[in-house]
Formats: sequence, C-alpha cells, structure tokens
Amino acid sequence: MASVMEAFNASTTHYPGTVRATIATGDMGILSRALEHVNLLSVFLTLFAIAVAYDQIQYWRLKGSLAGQPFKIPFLGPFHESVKPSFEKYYAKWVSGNLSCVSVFHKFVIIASTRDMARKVFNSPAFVKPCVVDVAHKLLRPENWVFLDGKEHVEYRKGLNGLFTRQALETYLPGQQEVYREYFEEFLQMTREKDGVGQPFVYMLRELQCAVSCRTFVGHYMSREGVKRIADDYYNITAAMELVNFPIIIPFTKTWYGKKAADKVIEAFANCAAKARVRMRKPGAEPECILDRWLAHMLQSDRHRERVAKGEQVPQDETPAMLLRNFSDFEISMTIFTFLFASQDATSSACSWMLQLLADRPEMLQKVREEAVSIRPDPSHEVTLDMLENMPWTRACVKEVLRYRPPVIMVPYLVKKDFHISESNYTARKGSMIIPSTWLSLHDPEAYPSPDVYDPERWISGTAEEQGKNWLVFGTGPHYCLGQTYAVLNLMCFLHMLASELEWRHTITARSEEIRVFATIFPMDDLLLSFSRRATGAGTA
Ligand code: HEM
Repeated sequence: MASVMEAFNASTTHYPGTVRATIATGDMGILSRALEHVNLLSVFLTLFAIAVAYDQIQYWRLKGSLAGQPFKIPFLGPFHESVKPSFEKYYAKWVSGNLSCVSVFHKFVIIASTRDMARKVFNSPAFVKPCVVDVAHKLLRPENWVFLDGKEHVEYRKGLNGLFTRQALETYLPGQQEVYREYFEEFLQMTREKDGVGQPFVYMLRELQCAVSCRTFVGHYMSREGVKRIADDYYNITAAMELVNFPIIIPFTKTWYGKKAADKVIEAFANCAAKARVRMRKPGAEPECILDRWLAHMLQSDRHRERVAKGEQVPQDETPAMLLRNFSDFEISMTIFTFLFASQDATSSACSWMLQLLADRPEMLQKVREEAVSIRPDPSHEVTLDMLENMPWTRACVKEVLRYRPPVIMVPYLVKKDFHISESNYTARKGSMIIPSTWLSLHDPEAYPSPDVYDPERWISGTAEEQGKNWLVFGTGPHYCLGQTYAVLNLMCFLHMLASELEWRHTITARSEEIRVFATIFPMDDLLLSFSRRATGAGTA
C-alpha cells in the first residue's frame, strides 16, 4: 500500500495534471515496479511458449482424427525428413492410415495413401488443385499454365493435346533414336575407360533422358553443349524441389541454385522458340519437334483468322481442329519447361529401374531381344511407331517397371476450399496440402497378385490391363499426365534399341533393391552398370 501511495505522490509531484492523469501515472509506477522483476528473456520465453502452444493447438485442430504424430516439432515439423527423405518413412506413413498427416513449417499436409483415397483427391477438381511444392511456383513462375485451374486449365490443355497425338509422336521418333545412338557410344566409352568395371549409371541416364527430352521438345535448335548444360543444371532444379515447403529462397542454398538454373533453362528454351518461329514460317518447313508442331498450329490458326477476316468462307476441311492464339517465345518456353520438369525425373527413374530389373532377369531380356528381331531384323533400320505398337512383351516390361517402381510416388495438391471427405468423415481445411500417393494402389495384391514381384507376364496373360482403377502411375482426373503415351513409347524405344545393340551387366550390391528418394525413386547404389557391343550379328536374338 505504501508503495502505491509513494508512487501516487511521486507522480502528483512530477505531473500535477488532472486526476485521471495522476491515476494513470500511478498505474505506471506499479507497472514499472512489476517490470523490475521481468527481464527480456522471460518476455521472450513467454511469447515463445504461447507461439509453441498456438502451433500445437493449430496442428491438433487440423489433424482431427487423422493418423499422425500426436505432437508436432515446434514450427519446423519433420522438416529434416524432407532434407533427407527416406522411402521407409514414407511407406510407414502410407500404411499408417487411409489418410494421415504431417505439418511442416506453416503447411499442414494430408497424405491420401489408398487407391480410393488417392483417386478421390485426383478426381475432386472443385476442391483441390495441383500445387507441386512451394518452391515450384518460384522455379516454374506462378503464371505458368500448370498452375491454372478449372476451365482455364482445360482450355489451355486442349491446345497442347495436338503435340502428343499419334501423328505427332511419330515425327519425334527419329530425333530420339539419334540421341540414343550417340549415348550408346558414350556408354561403351565409359565402360572402356573403367576397364569394364560397373560404374554408377543413374547420372548418365539422367543426362541421356534430358538429351532425349530436349531433342523431342526443341529439336536441333539447341546445341549438344546446350543440352549438356541443361542436364547439369537440371540436377540443381530437382535438388531444390527436395526442400518441400521451405517458404523462402535463401542465397547459396539448394533452392537458390535451383532458381538460377530454372531461369537459365527458360531463357534457353525461349531462344529456341524464336528460332523455330523463323524456320516454321518458311514454305514447306516440316515439324520435327514439339516446338515446331506448336508453332505450326499457331501459324495455321493465324492464316485461318486472316482468311475469315477477309470475308472468305473457309471450308470445314481447311479449318484447324483447334484455333490457337499466338503465344510469345517466353510463354512457349515456360510451357516447354513444364514438360521437361514433368518428364525428366520420372523418365530417368523408370529407365534406371528398367535396366536394373532386366539385367538381373536375363530370361526376360532374352524375350525382348526375340521380339526385337522379329519386328526389326536389321537394327540399322529406323524404329517406327508401327513397330513399337507391335511389341507386346517390350510394352509389358515397361509397364511392369512403372507399376513395380512407380517413378512418381506422390502428387501434391492444394486444398482450395474446405473439402469434406465423406469416406473418412474428415474435412481437409482450405490451404492444406493433400498428397495422393500411388504406391499402395500399384502394389495392391487384389489387383496385382504377388505385387512385390517384377512380372511382365501379368500384362500379357494376367489381368493387369483390366486394373484401370489401380493404374495411378500417371495420375487420373483433369491433370492426368499429358505425356503418358509418349513416355511409355519412349521407354519402349530405348529398351528395344538398347537390347538390340548392346549387352549390359549389372553389378548387384546389397543396396540395389533399396529405394533412394530424389524427387522420384532410384536404386540406392546408383546402379552399377557396364556395357559392351552385342557379339551376335544383326538379325539374331
Ligand atoms: C514415366 C514417365 C512419367 C510419369 C510416371 C509421369 C507421371 C505423372 C503424374 C503422376 C502426373 C500428375 C497427374 C495428376 O495430377 O493427376 C503427371 C502430370 C503431368 N505430366 Fe507426366 N509423367 C511422366 C512423363 C511425362 C512426360 C514425358 C511428359 C511430357 C512430355 C509429361 C508431362 C506431364 C504434364 C504436362 C503434367 C501436368 C498435366 C496437367 O496438370 O494437366 N509427363 N505426370
């Protein structure tokens, strides 16, 4: 009491103002005495404790009944797991419940693991849209078409369908074969340099697939050195994607290098688009790559519009199937970049497992060779689409690789409005990330008996072809993979040519069957391979 009076007196002495002011300063006195016992550290600790409690309560609120850790590591969540992702940890999550959850930084993540839950997410465009990971917006640019939604997305995608028709895919094949033949020489050279000892090949296969993609997408508008630079840079782009949900780009980190690499790739593709625009305007220019084909569509659309503007009655059979607007070099480049982005890791993963699985199963590889000889007895002849379409065993081997080791194990989506998932009576809140996983669906013993056995025969005499609902390798719904037919044909073409022209040996290690997650999945030991030219002459299996 005395101290209150002292404070009161002191304040009246110094500030003889109104009674109200006096009382206020009296309060200040109490406060300042109270504050004498408070130091900055305790303020900080109190605020920190409040923030931790808020973070935790928020986690519980969003988690509801979902499987997941009962407590969240404050703020970060299991961020360390995205720095060094482990397949076993992902697998444990998938089997922990139809829906499970995790919270990383500010992001609440729901994992939809079973076939039906995954399909539910893929097929609910009214509630979810693809979001890749936070950093993807920065690398691909937020205005990129892959982030479009609803009608806008459907319209944009329609304009791209023409780049993946049967007729279009046929014209890309010669370029792909050219690249494969060049790289087969490199495989042999690499083996010679190491005296025939198996070398880690996943990096070489990544480079190969980058070169094949670049040839398919931008043809000869990019030099071999340019392709090599992109292949090298691309590693940084994939590495940047690992830091799932890291909110900012810090200089000299993986995301920073990734962003720089992405900018360079976009610039390089824009230069190619400018060159293609000039070439495709020349009379009689035939499309050889995706860029050419897209620009040809645009030019056709332009010509059609001009005719209509002049008042001409254009006959139906001269009207383009779809009228495209004119896209700028930069817009074209961003879209081509999404093709590379979507294909590079997935195709490299599939082709790594394919070489491992078939090298370890010579009787299956032998059947690929027998089929190759029966369809294309002279390996110096060009591979045509017709030929590929008549190789059921080669196709079965490829499809089984994709099932047994699906390259894309998770497809992140963003919840754009509260999404009640009635099957589990759970409501995913707007702003959460929801990730359908493909693994369990593709290893479902009801759809694919003995799912952990690599068995291409299931695609020939078994029922694998009938399991459309489980076949989530390429997703489903409005965002299903645009390049799926191309991807399967490309892998078939590679396997067919490699089996026809080269022998390869796999050095099996204790870690060959283990899975390393690097955006997609790869053999943990990086796939030790050696190559030699086939001793048998042309036309022999
Ligand atoms: C083995 C190789 C491949 C696999 C396993 C794969 C898988 C996938 C998956 C799972 C999705 C997400 C689908 C969804 O959300 O429903 C996707 C989307 C996409 N893929 Fe592929 N993909 C492969 C190769 C390719 C290739 C070669 C291209 C292009 C040439 C490509 C272009 C795309 C595009 C553009 C999308 C986004 C489509 C959209 O949002 O509308 N993919 N892919």
